[in-house]
Amino acid sequence: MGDEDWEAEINPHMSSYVPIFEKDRYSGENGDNFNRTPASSSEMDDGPSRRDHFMKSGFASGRNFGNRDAGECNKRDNTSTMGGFGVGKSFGNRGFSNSRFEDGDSSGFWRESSNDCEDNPTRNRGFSKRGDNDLDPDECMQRTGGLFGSRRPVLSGTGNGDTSQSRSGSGSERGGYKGLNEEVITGSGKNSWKSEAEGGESSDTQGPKVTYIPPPPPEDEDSIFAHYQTGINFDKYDTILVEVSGHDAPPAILTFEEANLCQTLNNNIAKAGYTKLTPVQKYSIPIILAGRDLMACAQTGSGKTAAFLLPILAHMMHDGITASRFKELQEPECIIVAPTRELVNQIYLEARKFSFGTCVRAVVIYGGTQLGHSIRQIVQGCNILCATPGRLMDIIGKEKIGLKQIKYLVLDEADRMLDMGFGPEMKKLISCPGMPSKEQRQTLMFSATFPEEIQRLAAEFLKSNYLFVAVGQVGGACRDVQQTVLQVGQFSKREKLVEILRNIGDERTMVFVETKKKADFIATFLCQEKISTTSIHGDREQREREQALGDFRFGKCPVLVATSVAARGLDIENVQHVINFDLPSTIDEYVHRIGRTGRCGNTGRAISFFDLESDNHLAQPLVKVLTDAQQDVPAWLEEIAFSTYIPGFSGSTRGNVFASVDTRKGKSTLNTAGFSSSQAPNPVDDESWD
Ligand SMILES: Nc1ncnc2c1ncn2[C@@H]1O[C@H](COP(=O)(O)OP(=O)(O)OP(=O)(O)O)[C@@H](O)[C@H]1O
Repeated sequence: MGDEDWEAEINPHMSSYVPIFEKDRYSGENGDNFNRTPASSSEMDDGPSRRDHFMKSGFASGRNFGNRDAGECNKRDNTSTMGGFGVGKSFGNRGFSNSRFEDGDSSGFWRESSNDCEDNPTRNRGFSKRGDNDLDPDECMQRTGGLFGSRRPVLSGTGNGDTSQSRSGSGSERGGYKGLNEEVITGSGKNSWKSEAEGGESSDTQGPKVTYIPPPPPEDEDSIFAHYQTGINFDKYDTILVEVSGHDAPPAILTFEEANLCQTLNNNIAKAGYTKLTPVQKYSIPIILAGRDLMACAQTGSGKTAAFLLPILAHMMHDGITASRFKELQEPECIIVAPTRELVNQIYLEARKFSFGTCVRAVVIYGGTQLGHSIRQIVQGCNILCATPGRLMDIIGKEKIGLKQIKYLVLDEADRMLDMGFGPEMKKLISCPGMPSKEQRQTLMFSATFPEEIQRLAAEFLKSNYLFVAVGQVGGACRDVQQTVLQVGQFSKREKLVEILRNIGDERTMVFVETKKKADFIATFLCQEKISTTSIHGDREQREREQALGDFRFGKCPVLVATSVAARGLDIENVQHVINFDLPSTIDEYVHRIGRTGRCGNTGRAISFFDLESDNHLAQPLVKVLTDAQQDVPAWLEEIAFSTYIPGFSGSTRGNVFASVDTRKGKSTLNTAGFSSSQAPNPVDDESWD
């Protein structure tokens, strides 16, 4: 196996992922049982009924791409409760169908949590806690070295030791690293992209060949330009303060006309329903048009994708780009990298929309799909390549992509990519043979959060005179999201969740949990409660992930239980509620998660369960985020915030928790986790990304 096994997510362990609910583990000492029927082989069989379901659910027709009027299908179908759920191998077809969670099973379930993390001292110190709970052997391996220097072992010295170490051990044996988000890395990362790529996708992979070919998105113009309406608060964006730092920043533009884009682009903008620029677009578009490098930070759902796509396309059009044709080696002008498959797909759809009617061809490639399919997409022509880091490096290694013509490199959710350990891959990318130096290309980084430390490191990718645009409070939550924090202990969470979901009715809701297993568990539980639910997380096959997203997007399952894999970037119409069943380990992640609602001027609600046993470290940054977003802060939370000692947190709870400035200004501020940068744990160290 090559040093990096980007496809290992779908190795035998992963592709046949079945939530393992060993009776022993889930039988509480107090006698609570967690009865489950072991999955029989027939249950696991991807039989005709399942395939039928795919077809019926519109998956095969590609409906899961693009937007549709939510009103069409935003009905919770209680009669087919298991409908969207049973399709996933992880659920109904794999051992869950006959199982029933008995009364009192919660302690059985939660016992797992406590075994895995509650004793974890790091958690109480406020360090990143994720991963302790979701200890897939693969996840317990560390990516070593890398851009950010040494990483603490995920589990060393934490928790009760037993579980972690044994699992960690098995991870070592397999030499795999899994987690973070979606891509899988093995070995130490030394030039690994190359050897993996040379080794091929499956030739040196022990698992089955990845055969999944995502359905093509609909080609008709209506689907390409389908969009949802901006919300009542869209105009309020104008009042958001914007800070640009760096030298000689070009002035902001106020209208699309001022951008002087070509007619085709203007037509596409109009067809997309854009009439007014959002603040990040007002500032970023002229900066990018002027050829400057940019690090931009703007609130979730405020149009960052168009902020980089439009000026890049404008440049391409202006430069008279030639239509790319079939060639074994394609040399795109632009590469856009993002951390998750779903996000990269979404960016691709936006690129396809804005390049409609031009000769610019956008292509998307991501892990969990057949490598041959990615190659076939590329060789047909490629000007803009949207890719996840792993698949990108594979394709480069296979010499299907040459980098000589790259003029634009975009890192979306850049902080996350670096923070989650893709720094080495990004470094390899920029030092790949043929890749123009940073002086010769334009590099753009976007995110809603940019902790100081990451800012500093990210700057290695940019020219020294890059501009930094901060729209509103960097790392701040979108004010259009009404945030509520409830004190809910582990044992009461499920009951509370059901109560809230019943009150919510048919409104589209994302429920975030901390671990993959819990995502399966909660989704199953909700289905049994007759709340039509699906789930998305990194142990689900890509096909299932896309199915889940489609079922959620089109209202078949109005509840989506997700790990942080869905926290960033996903732009789904009409998500009215986000529920943090488990709070994430960092406040950044919280901001991204709740940003799945309240997008583009629409309003949304976020409810978070705050567990006094495990979430106290978030109290301070949470108070800060709530205050900045002009939300009510519960007195109890403020009290915890004041009384909780966090090393390095010297200010009041209303102090400067965020790196709210361009780090080149030299201010030493606290990062978004509420730690001083030097003390801040890298969330990757401890977390299981999804
Ligand atoms: N100027 C505009 N007018 C109308 N709609 C817009 C405009 N700009 C963006 N949108 C729409 O707003 C939605 C959110 O945009 P986008 O996904 O780019 O946000 P984002 O800032 O990248 O969010 P996140 O931080 O969550 O990734 C999309 O549906 C997009 O099409």
